[in-house]
Amino acid sequence: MRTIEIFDTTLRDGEQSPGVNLSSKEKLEIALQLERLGVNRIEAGFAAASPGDLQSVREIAKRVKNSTIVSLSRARLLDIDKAWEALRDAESACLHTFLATSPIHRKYKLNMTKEQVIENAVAAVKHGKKYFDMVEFSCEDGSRTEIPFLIEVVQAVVDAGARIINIPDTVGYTTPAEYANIFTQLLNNVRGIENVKLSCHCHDDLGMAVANTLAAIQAGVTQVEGTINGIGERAGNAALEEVALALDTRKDFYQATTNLKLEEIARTSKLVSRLTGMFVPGNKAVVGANAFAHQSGIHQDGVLKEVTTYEIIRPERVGFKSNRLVLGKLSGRHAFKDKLIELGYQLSQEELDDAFARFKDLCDRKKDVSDEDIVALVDAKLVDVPEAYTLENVQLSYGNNSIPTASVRVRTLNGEVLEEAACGNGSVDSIYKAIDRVTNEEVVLEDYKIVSVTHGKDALGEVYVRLSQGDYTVQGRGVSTDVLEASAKAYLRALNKLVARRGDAVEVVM
Ligand SMILES: CC(=O)SCCNC(=O)CCNC(=O)[C@H](O)C(C)(C)COP(=O)(O)OP(=O)(O)OC[C@H]1O[C@@H](n2cnc3c(N)ncnc32)[C@H](O)[C@@H]1OP(=O)(O)O
Ligand SMILES: CC(C)C(=O)C(=O)O
Repeated sequence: MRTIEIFDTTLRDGEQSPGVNLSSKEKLEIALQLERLGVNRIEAGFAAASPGDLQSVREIAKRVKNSTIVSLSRARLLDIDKAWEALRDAESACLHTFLATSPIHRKYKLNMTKEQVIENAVAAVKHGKKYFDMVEFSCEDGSRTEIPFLIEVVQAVVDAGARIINIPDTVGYTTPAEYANIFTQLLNNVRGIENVKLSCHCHDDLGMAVANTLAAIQAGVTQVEGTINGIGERAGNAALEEVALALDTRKDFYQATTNLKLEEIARTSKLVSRLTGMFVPGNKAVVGANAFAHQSGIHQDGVLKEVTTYEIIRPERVGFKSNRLVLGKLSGRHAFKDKLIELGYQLSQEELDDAFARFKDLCDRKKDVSDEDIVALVDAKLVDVPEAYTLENVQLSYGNNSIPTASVRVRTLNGEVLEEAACGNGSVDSIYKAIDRVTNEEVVLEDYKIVSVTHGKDALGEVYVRLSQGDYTVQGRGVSTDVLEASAKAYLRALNKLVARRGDAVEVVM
């Protein structure tokens, strides 16, 4: 089994994502997490880009001990001097210098002949070797470079002392077979190539960054460059978590592994997403919110019977707590029953069939069916809660410069009408305080959720509350076009359940 080394460039190529601008503190936080993840090399930035970049590379180099810290630099002596200035205190440092080799870049961008490209590349590597033991040279746009010329350049920089040779697919243009062939050609034609690490660096313009990376591994590279969540210039880079999981899941095929602590992947992905502001799409492989969620009945049934029917990666493997069965209109009885058991119900077949029919009906009307919906749906049938208190009226006085005051009138089971008023920190708080007074109950509001059932300005507001009192926890739901009325109804509904549960006022009919 080969071990593939991981070169993370989230802080350099990842920061080249339009709109991303990380502070030094944020970069350090990500670098420390990358170290925990176990990446071999962290490209911390481009020291010559700005004094701020130099400073943050220097800071990371001082703090990170278990990963090699890398700075990118053009094939220019002054850039390389800056990289050394940033990295001189690192426990382990590497210079990454690059020069484009393709005909398009030579002609239009660099205005250099082939000879000048080789001359500058060699000069950069030799200058870098004065400071660094480890120098990586990248043939920018290598995948669009004539292969014989690529061999010439690589031979020259290997002879000059480069220890890592990277052939980037800078514009995400290559295909897996074509990219693999480049490495095969280098392995067959460059003298001394066996003494250097061969590296790949893929962009995702055609959606093939991970496939190309895996093809390069098959062809013999020993280092993979990429970013967390696949962020990076334009369409981004190869997503390292995807590469690592492909190797881990298909060890049988690739016969290669990494030293990453895979269970740190979820945490790293969330951190990078939060600090860069680049949200991870739900359907993103390995780290998307839906990567371990099952929505349809046939899949849910399969997963409940044997998880490997539809899951090739266990969520725990990458640091997620568990998979999710998402209940909705495509779910079947098996998943519904499983959810009811999780919520503490044990229904007869007849009750289950009845609840399932009502659940399907609800799914047709409501996009997201929550656990609270299911509890309400089942309770409505199973628990006939007597109305110890019925809401007769709720009135609120509210002004942006005054304390909200609510008055509440309720009718008890024996027909008595009670009324109380209270002030609160907000409208809902004042209503709940007035209800506490009028019912003489002391409860803790554990949860309050408000959702709109329908759309538009006249949408129905739905409020869920969870109350506790000693050992009892109850939920209540209230619906109205007015969210304050829905809030009052939900609270009273929960209180009625509490009274029924305690059994002190009325008999509970189950
Ligand atoms: C494929 C990649 O992702 S490469 C990395 C890309 N990342 C970045 O560019 C981020 C950091 N860059 C920067 O801050 C700036 O571009 C700097 C500081 C490096 C340079 O800024 P400036 O001196 O103003 O030059 P500018 O960026 O406009 O142009 C690039 C110059 O470098 C040259 N150049 C480009 N790549 C290289 C290279 N690898 N080696 C030597 N020269 C290069 C260009 O030909 C151009 O030269 P010219 O001014 O003689 O025409
Ligand atoms: C500097 C190199 C490695 C690069 O980022 C690219 O070619 O995409």
